[in-house]
Amino acid sequence: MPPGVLTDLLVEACLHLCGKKGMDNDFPENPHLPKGTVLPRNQVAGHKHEGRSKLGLLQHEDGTILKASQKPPRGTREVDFYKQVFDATCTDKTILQLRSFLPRFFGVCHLEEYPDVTYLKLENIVYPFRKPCVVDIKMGKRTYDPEAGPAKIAKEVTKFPYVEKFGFQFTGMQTYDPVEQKTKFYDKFFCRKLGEDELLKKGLGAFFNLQQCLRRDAIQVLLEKLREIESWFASQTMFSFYASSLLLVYEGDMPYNNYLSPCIQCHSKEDSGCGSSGCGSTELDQNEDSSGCTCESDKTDDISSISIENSSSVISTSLNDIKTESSEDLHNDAIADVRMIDFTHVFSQGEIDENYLFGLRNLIRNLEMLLELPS
Ligand SMILES: O=P(O)(O)O[C@@H]1[C@@H](OP(=O)(O)O)[C@H](OP(=O)(O)O)[C@H](O)[C@H](OP(=O)(O)O)[C@H]1OP(=O)(O)O
Ligand SMILES: Nc1ncnc2c1ncn2[C@@H]1O[C@H](COP(=O)(O)OP(=O)(O)O)[C@@H](O)[C@H]1O
Repeated sequence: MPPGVLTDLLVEACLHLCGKKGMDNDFPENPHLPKGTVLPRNQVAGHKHEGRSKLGLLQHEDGTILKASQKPPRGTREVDFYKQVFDATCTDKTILQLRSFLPRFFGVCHLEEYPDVTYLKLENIVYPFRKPCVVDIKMGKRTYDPEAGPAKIAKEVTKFPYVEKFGFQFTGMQTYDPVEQKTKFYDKFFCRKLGEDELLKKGLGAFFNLQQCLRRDAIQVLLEKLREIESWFASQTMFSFYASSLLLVYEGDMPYNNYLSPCIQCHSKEDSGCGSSGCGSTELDQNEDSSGCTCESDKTDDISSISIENSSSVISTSLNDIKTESSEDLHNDAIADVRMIDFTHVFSQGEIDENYLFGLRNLIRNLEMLLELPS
């Protein structure tokens, strides 16, 4: 197949998968961003795009996420990892299963404005959700890799003192309050300050709307998916993941009679045990900000401004996956999703990744504990 055809197919696939139709009318213009991109609406952590000197994540007008590859060796490690996992010639069961836990990978690309920068083109996990509640949870007791020097180790260790005990840490989140109809943002500074006894109620609890009406439905869906990931980790010895995250998303905007109604009842009862106000924390209120939603970009139909490297094996896999899916399916009744992201520190150590597994099991235990709280 000639490379040009492959490129068209890939773009077509991305548009199909990401429901470009639905995005055409609200794709805002911003002369400061690369053509055909906006700032992702729901990025809760990580490197944010601030221009040439600080590259981060962008959202392409076809809906996919473009992640700027960081400087080597971190960036190259992540690109190589995605290429390995999404290699269509791969028949390894461990890798095939892992693929389903990751955002789909559509190859790497370059933007006209930054031709020397490699971008990973990824499925946007948050896209199917109308009012996404999103949390980035960095996994592992130890978030520095085997090649880290003393300065990096010190930096990581002081960042979140309880990580050794919990095996996971929040790095940023946003929640949607269905009563106030507002999205609330919690930045990394808030997350790092969560004490040992606050993690369950102020961290996970705030995320799952414990104060008003615990989102048991979302927790149950996520638990199921997390147990699948756990069982993969329990047997695989191929990869060790340091400083990698789980991105948990659930729909904050549920149909009135399904979710909002009981929440409002609960909200108005002082003795309901659910609390009479929202998060009730000034700190949280201070974190409210609309910047995550201010997405501007050049409006353009010229998707040729993005050049996709020819990586046929990656593409054919994606196309196969897409065949069964229509863009309508993407804005369906998805309740929740979780994917593994951020692979800048993946190593092959030939052993069970106890570091990650410990955190994952503890996260699962904490979610189960949330479900056990009286409603
Ligand atoms: O790039 P920076 O300066 O924002 O630092 C990154 C950290 O941001 P911070 O400033 O601590 O909030 C960043 O921390 P968070 O993930 O935001 O907690 C990471 O530690 C990142 O290291 P790595 O990519 O995981 O190896 C850090 O990258 P390095 O300092 O290791 O390059
Ligand atoms: N595939 C994706 N879909 C949707 N959002 C994503 C995706 N990948 C990353 N993000 C958003 O970007 C943030 C940072 O991503 P990450 O890969 O950890 O970048 P970094 O290497 O800069 O830390 C995540 O917390 C999440 O909000």
